Formats: sequence, C-alpha cells, structure tokens
Amino acid sequence: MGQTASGKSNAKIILIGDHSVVYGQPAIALPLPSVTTRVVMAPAASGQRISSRYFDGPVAQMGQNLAGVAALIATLLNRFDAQETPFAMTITSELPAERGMGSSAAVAVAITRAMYHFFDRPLTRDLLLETAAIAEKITHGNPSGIDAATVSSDVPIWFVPHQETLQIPFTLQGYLVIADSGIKGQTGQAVAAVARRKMAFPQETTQQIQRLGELSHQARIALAAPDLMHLGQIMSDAQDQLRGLGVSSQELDQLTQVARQNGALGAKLTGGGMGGCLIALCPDLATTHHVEASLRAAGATQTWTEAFNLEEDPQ
Ligand SMILES: Nc1ncnc2c1ncn2[C@@H]1O[C@H](COP(=O)(O)OP(=O)(O)OP(=O)(O)O)[C@@H](O)[C@H]1O
Ligand SMILES: C[C@@](O)(CCO)CC(=O)[O-]
Repeated sequence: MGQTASGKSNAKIILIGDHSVVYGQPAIALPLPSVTTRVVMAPAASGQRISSRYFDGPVAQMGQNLAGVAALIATLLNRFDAQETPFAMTITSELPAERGMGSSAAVAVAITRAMYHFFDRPLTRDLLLETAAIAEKITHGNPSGIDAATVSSDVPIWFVPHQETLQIPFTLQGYLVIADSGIKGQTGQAVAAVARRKMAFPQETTQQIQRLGELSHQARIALAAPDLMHLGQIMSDAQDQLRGLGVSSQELDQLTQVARQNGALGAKLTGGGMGGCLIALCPDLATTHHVEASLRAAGATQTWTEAFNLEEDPQ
C-alpha cells in the first residue's frame, strides 16, 4: 500500500442471450478492448475522494446514482481494515453510460482491481467477479454476472450463470457495427419488467426465454462452422424474441430494420434494452461502412466497428 495503483476493464456487447441469461440460459458476449474504463487510486494526505463523470468530491457524499460504487468501496475498505486510509480515486471511462455496453460492470471491475492493487492483496478471477457483483446487485437489481465476466475478459465468452465461463474461438470473417440509439437504456428496469411479465404470462415468457437460449446454442454452432449468414438470421430472430419480451424500443426496432435494409445480415439490441445500443452483423468492410452511415442518418448518435477477423483493420 502507499503506491499509486490502477485497474482497467473493457466495454462489452452481448452477441446473443441478453435477458434469457438472467434465467439460467447460455449467452455469448464479447469484450471491446478498444473501449476502456480505468481507475487510478493514489495515496492522499487526508480524506477519501473520488472523481468521475458523475461526481467529484468526498466518497461519503456520493449520490444515489453511485450507490453501487459507494457500497463496493465501503465493502473493500472494511475487507482491508482500511476504513480511515486516505486516498484519491479517479475513474476515467470511454464507455457511454446506460447504453447496454456494461459501464456499471466496467467501473465495478476496474475499482476492484485498482483497490486490490493499492492494498497489495492477491485477487483471483472468482473473487473479482464476486466483488464486482456487490455494486452490480445495487445498480441492476438481479444481474446474471455476464457483464462483469465479459468486461474483465480479453476474449469472447460462453457464459452460463453459476458455471465455468468458457472462451469462444471466433474463426469467421465479419464485422459488427455497434450503434447507440441515443436513448438511455434502463437495464435494471428492463430486467424487472421481464420478471413482471414472467409472473403475468408464465408460459409465453418461459417459451421466449427458452427460445433465446436455443438461439445461443445455434449461434455457437454458426460461429464454429463458420456460417455468417446463419448467425445474422439468429441475431434477427433474437431481436424478435426480445421485442416480444417487451425490452426493445421504437428506436431500436427502427434502427435494426435500417441496418438490415442496408445490407446487415442480422441486427438486434444488445444489453438491457429499452434504449441503449444495437449490433448489426456485416459481411465485409464496404457493407459495414454503408450500414454505419445509414444508422447515423437514421438517428444513431455514435457507432463503433469491431472486426471478427482481426487480420483486417476495420477503419
Ligand atoms: N464513468 C463512471 N463513473 C462512475 N460510475 C459510473 C460510470 N459509468 C457508469 N457508472 C455507474 O454505472 C451506472 C450506470 O449503469 P447502467 O446499468 O444504467 O448502465 P450500463 O451498465 O452502461 O448498462 P448495461 O448494464 O445494460 O450494459 C451509473 O449510475 C453509475 O453508478
Ligand atoms: C439484460 C442482461 O441480460 C444483460 C445486461 O447487459 C442483464 C444481466 O444479464 O444481468
């Protein structure tokens, strides 16, 4: 302890399995290592201060929107018997918040890594995920754990709650356009809305959740084949199921249509939905650029491109 320490994490997108993963179904998710969150923890002469996009001041005065972050820091200070240790924490994130790209998990993982580093304690992956869940439970209510598992990973993952996370090889050549609908997503509310729907319409909702789980299995096969066209169809099928679950939005429905009309092989929302981001699968660079431009013209506020085949530069 006493040295400046830092912790880093990635953004994430869920390729398939959003929401159904909360009910134990498998999901496939990808970290975006080019979109990072970094936490620096420095020794200070006095006080415990935090500086972030949301708040700059004493840790004890963080507002309700940072309740998860506050609980995480308090738990770790207790864990290290360091309740009175002075420090200055700075959170810098390239992730747009509340867009389904995992900003809350990215912050929780980067804080946990920085604090373990600062207090010079060993951190296993299981302990990292358990610890990040303290913040995620407060921010999201009932997280499956997929966000923290993905933002802390450097490779795509096959995630089933309470099971060992597997790495997934991506051998197919293709591109993903990620587009921000410009509307704030509401993961906590969306997860709660699906839970209410399941209470009200148990049979129909269970079928939709199971269908999404089957689509994850099919997507894994399409990735291994590799079969880009089939993967696109699976993604669009998932969007239909997610709309049926009530977690899409008018903007997401419209933008996924625009992507498909302009050459994307498939498109769906990603993350909690009710706003936030969508992803569109494209076969080549020319289509990728065209889809990106079409989405921006139709109202997407920001776009990113990820290449599955990293031999080619997506720019
Ligand atoms: N730069 C940041 N600094 C501090 N806290 C942040 C930052 N970015 C996000 N957070 C925390 O995450 C919360 C936003 O989480 P929310 O679940 O709404 O969005 P998300 O995690 O981006 O979405 P999703 O889980 O669907 O990917 C904020 O209220 C705040 O607590
Ligand atoms: C909507 C959801 O499936 C993904 C949020 O990124 C919620 C979760 O798994 O915690």
